[in-house]
Amino acid sequence: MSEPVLELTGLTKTYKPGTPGAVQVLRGADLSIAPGQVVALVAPSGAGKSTLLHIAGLLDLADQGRVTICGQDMTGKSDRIRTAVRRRDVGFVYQFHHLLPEFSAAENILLPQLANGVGRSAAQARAMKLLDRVGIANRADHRPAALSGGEQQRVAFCRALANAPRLLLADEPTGNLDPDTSDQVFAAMMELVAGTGLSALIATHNLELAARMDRVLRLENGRLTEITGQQAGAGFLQSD
Ligand SMILES: Nc1ncnc2c1ncn2[C@@H]1O[C@H](COP(=O)(O)OP(=O)(O)OP(=O)(O)O)[C@@H](O)[C@H]1O
Repeated sequence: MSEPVLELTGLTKTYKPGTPGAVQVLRGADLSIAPGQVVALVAPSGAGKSTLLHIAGLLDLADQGRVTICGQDMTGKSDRIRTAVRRRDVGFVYQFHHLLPEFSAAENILLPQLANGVGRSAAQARAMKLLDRVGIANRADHRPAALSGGEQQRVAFCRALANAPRLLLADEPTGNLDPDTSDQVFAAMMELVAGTGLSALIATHNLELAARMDRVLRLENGRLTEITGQQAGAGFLQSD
């Protein structure tokens, strides 16, 4: 079997440890995501989805446990190495697009490539290709304020994939959108991911979208459990 793109082993995380306000969020969370898998992360509000994604994406540190990205154990690695691995291998999308307002859609996708040493014309070509794949090449010159919410999130997905990462982490990427737009943006995202071998971990409260991904993981009481088959169609829909 090919090497997992993301492996989390025994992650624990407590905020404000040793104080009366201590919050024990992760209590031994494990997961393994194979190349090309798109995995949904569902959980009750406040269960720790963002915490888990931040640790998986090397934006935060667990108290204990191991994060392995593309076979590289990140335990004890310097900030410099963590940043380099994050820039090379991981793309992020959040609930709010966080696009740079003074730059066009294409420029927002171009800039991370320039920062990674890609030449301008190759970066421009990739930006246009990505925008085309999500159906908004004709909005390339628009600034974020001149785009709809769904278009802004499509650009955010393109930006996350600008440097062809191995892993996409998304935190409620369609959470701000109405149901129809959410559906369309999800389809656009799947279009971007299809055939690229990219792996994704996508936190969502939208259980219908979750059921359309390859696997569904539920985070509860600080641990992850796999929800499969019939449960994915019915059980977890009822229990959330
Ligand atoms: N920096 C922090 N300091 C203290 N507590 C925190 C901090 N960050 C998060 N928490 C707490 O940890 C818990 C998990 O937070 P997290 O944001 O990871 O949950 P979530 O599942 O993403 O929530 P939601 O679905 O509502 O966005 C919450 O109870 C939250 O209040």
